[in-house]
Amino acid sequence: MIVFDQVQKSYQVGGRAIPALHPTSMTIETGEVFGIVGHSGAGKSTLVRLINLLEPPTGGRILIDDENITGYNASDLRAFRRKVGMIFQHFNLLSSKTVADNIAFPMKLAGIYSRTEIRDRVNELLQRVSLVDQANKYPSQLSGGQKQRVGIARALACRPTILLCDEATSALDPQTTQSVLKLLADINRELGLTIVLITHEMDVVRRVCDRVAVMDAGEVVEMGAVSDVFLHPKHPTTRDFVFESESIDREDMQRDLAQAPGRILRLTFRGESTYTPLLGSVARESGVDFSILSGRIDHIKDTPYGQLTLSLVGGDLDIAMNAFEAADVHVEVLR
Ligand SMILES: Nc1ncnc2c1ncn2[C@@H]1O[C@H](COP(=O)(O)OP(=O)(O)OP(=O)(O)O)[C@@H](O)[C@H]1O
Repeated sequence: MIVFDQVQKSYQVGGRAIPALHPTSMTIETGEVFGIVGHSGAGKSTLVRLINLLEPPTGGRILIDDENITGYNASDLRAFRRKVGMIFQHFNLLSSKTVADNIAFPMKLAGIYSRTEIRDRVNELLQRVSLVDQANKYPSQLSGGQKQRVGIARALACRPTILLCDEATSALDPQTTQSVLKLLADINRELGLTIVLITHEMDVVRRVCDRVAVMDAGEVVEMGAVSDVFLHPKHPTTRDFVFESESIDREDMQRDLAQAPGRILRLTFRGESTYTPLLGSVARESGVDFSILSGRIDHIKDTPYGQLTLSLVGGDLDIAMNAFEAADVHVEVLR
């Protein structure tokens, strides 16, 4: 478990302290995939670099499994850093070393593993990231997705309990992004590793994260289960991220809604209710006529969800709303 207790960070620039993270308290549970989403400069990298003490906090305490890491001396810190792996947007591989040597590098650097241990671990990791055939290639001979797989294998070499991912898929195309996210999800499930993942894309959060913190100007402005934050965003920054990920143009949407007659509702179906054929029966029961203004069906991690925006005229709206709610559908009145 990672606990931030009133942690803050300022950078000294030209003799002045510029705040990058305002006092923040939060808990990341062991074994979860925790997303941190925010625009450029929001403080995401700062927050993540505090977890492995690449940056020391200027205030507050960081506890990992009940130990205050902010009090570590140099030797504690070396041992601690082996427990925290990190992967980067631009992979940060050593260009003069082969894939196998890149993966072995942190184990050699640690100086506590035998040659056999290193060889066996590298082979095991090559298999895990499906790069057995590429072991003797150099980074320049690999695709972006393969480079990130090497990055992941290298980050796992010393058997960390926490994996930090700093925009790990931002340099990859959508298909490669999907395969790297699937690999991270498998690693999380099979190894029980805690993953903290920074991204500026809500879509990445939706696919792999259990919980998410939304950052804006050095503050966590919203935090919770991805399904809650994604389907019912409260803070304007969160709403922007969700609209962006759904490719919704707000002005277009407002124009469309202005032209539609009657009341406008947004229905959110989650889990089993996503597939329930509800609209026809509700229309019959309530006498309400409806037209569909927009709709989508997708997944949050492994859970299906659907969202429908409807314009409703005539009939008894209360009966319709009660019927939706009785079927476990969340109803939001937009107008
Ligand atoms: N080493 C540093 N020295 C001075 N200021 C810094 C330093 N690192 C970050 N900052 C500043 O702190 C703020 C937060 O930066 P940070 O890199 O944490 O944001 P971010 O959300 O990760 O942005 P990005 O997505 O662009 O990486 C920014 O205003 C940035 O300019």
